[in-house]
Amino acid sequence: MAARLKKTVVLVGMMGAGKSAIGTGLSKRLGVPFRDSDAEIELAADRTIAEIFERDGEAFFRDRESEVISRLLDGRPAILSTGGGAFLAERNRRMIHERGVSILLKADVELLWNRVKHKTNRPLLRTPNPRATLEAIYAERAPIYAKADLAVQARSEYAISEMVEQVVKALRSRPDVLEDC
Ligand SMILES: Nc1ncnc2c1ncn2[C@@H]1O[C@H](COP(=O)(O)OP(=O)(O)OP(=O)(O)O)[C@@H](O)[C@H]1O
Ligand SMILES: O=C(O)C1=C[C@@H](O)[C@@H](O)[C@H](O)C1
Ligand SMILES: [Mg+2]
Repeated sequence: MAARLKKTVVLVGMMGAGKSAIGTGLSKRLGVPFRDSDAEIELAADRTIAEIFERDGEAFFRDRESEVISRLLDGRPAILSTGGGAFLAERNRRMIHERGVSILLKADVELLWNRVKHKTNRPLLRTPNPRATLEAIYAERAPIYAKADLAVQARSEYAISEMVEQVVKALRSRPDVLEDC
């Protein structure tokens, strides 16, 4: 069924939860633009996130992240995939809640680890025991992610297209966000 998006949908959750992958599919499904805060930061800085963390530090990255999210929330309704740490800052949570709607992609540590273990582009996991680091970050962040307006559970057996449909279903529970037409 056709639907009209009235507010920007902000995907939040751990690295590897599928924010970028599901966000891309969701934007096609709803016929709205897709934005990714990590990608926008890299574009503006002309450097990778790993390079930004290395040269300028995490605090600098977090400031750029807030600026980018604010700018993207000003635009027409879209799908905005955020970096895994974006929802931790109160300032970001506030502007997302006021100007858009947040949806958490929940996934257990096993699934996340299977998705991120072969990649080296996540600076926070460049530690001697990245699996233990992922578990620690997960435990620390879970109560904060739980503040999202909506949530959908990711499972290894769900394809990206199935996850997209789950998200659409969750958004339909909010007529102020997604209107049938
Ligand atoms: N439902 C799914 N089925 C199969 N593969 C998936 C699914 N969701 C995500 N993936 C794959 O898992 C990997 C991690 O997903 P993705 O990059 O979208 O995570 P992310 O939440 O954006 O992470 P980050 O916070 O680090 O940007 C990608 O290779 C993606 O294609
Ligand atoms: O979980 C995090 O804090 C991060 C996740 C990535 O999306 C990037 O935003 C960066 O690597 C930090
Ligand atoms: Mg991503």
